[in-house]
Amino acid sequence: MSTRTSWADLAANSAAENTTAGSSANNASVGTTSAAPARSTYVPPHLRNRVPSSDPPAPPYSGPASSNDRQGYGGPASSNDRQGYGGSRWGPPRNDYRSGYGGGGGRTGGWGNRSGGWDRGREREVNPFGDDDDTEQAFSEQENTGINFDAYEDIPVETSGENVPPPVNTFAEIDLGEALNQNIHRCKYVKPTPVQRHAIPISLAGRDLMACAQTGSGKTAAFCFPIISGIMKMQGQSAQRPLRGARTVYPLALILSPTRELSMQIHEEARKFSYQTGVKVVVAYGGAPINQQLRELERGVDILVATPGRLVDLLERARVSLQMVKYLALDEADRMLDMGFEPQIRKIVEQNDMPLPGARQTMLFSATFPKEIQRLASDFLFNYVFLAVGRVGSSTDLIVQRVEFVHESDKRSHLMDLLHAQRANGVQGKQALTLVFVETKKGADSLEHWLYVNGFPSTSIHGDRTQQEREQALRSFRSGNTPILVATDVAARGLDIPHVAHVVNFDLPNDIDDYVHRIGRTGRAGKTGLATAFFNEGNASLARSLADLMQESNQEVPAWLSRYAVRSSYGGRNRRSGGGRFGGRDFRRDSSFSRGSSDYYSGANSSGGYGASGGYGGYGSGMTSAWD
Ligand SMILES: Nc1ncnc2c1ncn2[C@@H]1O[C@H](COP(=O)(O)OP(=O)(O)OP(=O)(O)O)[C@@H](O)[C@H]1O
Repeated sequence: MSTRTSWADLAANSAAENTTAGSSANNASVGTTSAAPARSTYVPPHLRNRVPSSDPPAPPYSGPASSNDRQGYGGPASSNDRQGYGGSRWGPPRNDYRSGYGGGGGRTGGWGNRSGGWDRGREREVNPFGDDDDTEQAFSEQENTGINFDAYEDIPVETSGENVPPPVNTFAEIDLGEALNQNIHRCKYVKPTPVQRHAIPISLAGRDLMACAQTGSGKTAAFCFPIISGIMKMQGQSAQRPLRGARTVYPLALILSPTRELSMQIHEEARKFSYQTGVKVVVAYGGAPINQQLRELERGVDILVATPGRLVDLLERARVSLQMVKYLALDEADRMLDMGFEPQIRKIVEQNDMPLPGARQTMLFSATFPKEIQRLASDFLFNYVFLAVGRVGSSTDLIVQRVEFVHESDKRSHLMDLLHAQRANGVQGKQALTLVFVETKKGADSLEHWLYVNGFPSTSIHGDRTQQEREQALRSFRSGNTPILVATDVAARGLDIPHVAHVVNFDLPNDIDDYVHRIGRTGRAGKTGLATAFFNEGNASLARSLADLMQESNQEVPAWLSRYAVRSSYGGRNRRSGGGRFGGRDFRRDSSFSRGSSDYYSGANSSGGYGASGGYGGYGSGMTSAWD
């Protein structure tokens, strides 16, 4: 985006560009797994071509409530019209408020309760896209039809490692298997995004991978496709899963992510990608009743998506064994290996029965990868390829970043001004979805309340809310019923909410990587977005890294911020050395890294203009471990 207009215009443009809300947003909603009727007994992949099981059918599934009761956009925003938006704790009770986890949906179809082998069950698998009766129609309602691939044309890519498999240009060039190809088609993924072009062949070749690619660029599919395809290929093989205890399950793949909501989202995505492939995906995360997750696991699992805390619990109860894991993926890997999560990850990966690096395939993905974390992460990897997919070419940056100097005491009225102007520019009377990040849980509650009493329908998500409230808040935001979401960093990473037009950093984070992830909630999958940050003296330590990041992305850096940046450059630890890189570079190529083999990693390839230096120099503090 080359011309700068007012932020309100930008938000309105972005909203207009993103406006296909309604049913598609609803379809993509987090945590709305539809209830399914009783399923036939799970048959693991290696037994699926054998005689049908004669075990009794599993008990009926009582999953979360169906999404049928969701409301669309609640109508024009007006202070008198709060009820239309609902979702706020401060307003009257919503009529779509879920009654908990036990609510059954009205969906028909599913795995069926007829006896028979896997394939018969598979034919009756619940369609994760919606209406079982009209699969193509349901698939066609998804997003992704308008991805702007031109935005990715000049993206700089760098790989390093031994014998890096070459990238592909189309999905057709890769042998992912017929069923998976069909799902890719149904998802309307016409061609692979840059990270997919590179990462999928690397993973299909059996290589470990550390991949760094910008927010919203399709990393989820980049690790899901090779895993699903690999498990599909294993289905014909005869390897037996061991019988440790009748109730222990043996997933073939483990995908870990730092937050419950992100795990749910990955689960939803993976279910779509594995529809009718025979690959079973299960999710386990904290804050939700474990018994239901145990029941789901007992029905069988090929891919387990989990948050670390809940997985440790399951391992300690001996309900999950990692002995058969062939694929380990860490999404938001730098977050997973920072000081908050690292002990849990080591426990899971190193102190249980998971196969060692080399015997399993490990994939680490994030938009940011500080060098210190890369060093730690290398413990988990074997002869890996490092892949850095830089941010979208400088002249086509998708997220317009603005930084405004706002004193602490003026923040609320400033936010109000932004929201009023945005409302005035709203598309078809609808307020663009706005995500407001604050530092503390208390701050989130109080800002949400203040917004509400001032006529702005809002909700919030943070660690002090119950899981049910968190999920409801996300649903309400995603659907547009509550177009403002006040959030702590619990919503900073990974969440893919299609119509977020504006991210406001009401409180800036202490760490520049957190800023990168936060603003990445907008401007996804080739769409444009706007990010506004309120900066004041309290954020001086971030000035340098923020100015560097904005400059790298061809954003206007205000003169006053540059002055702060100069002042804070001396001795600040939260800065990026070198500049010029979005995702970072392979730490193995630094002279300080030595493993006695100077040319081992010399096979680096780069395209699109990466220089020889750069990367994130500092790993800032400010990491918390409140997520599970
Ligand atoms: N090949 C493709 N064609 C079209 N859309 C795609 C393609 N791959 C992914 N997408 C869409 O792009 C959006 C962003 O993908 P995803 O959530 O995987 O991004 P991400 O890189 O993991 O982001 P983050 O760093 O924020 O976690 C999703 O809505 C996804 O469906």
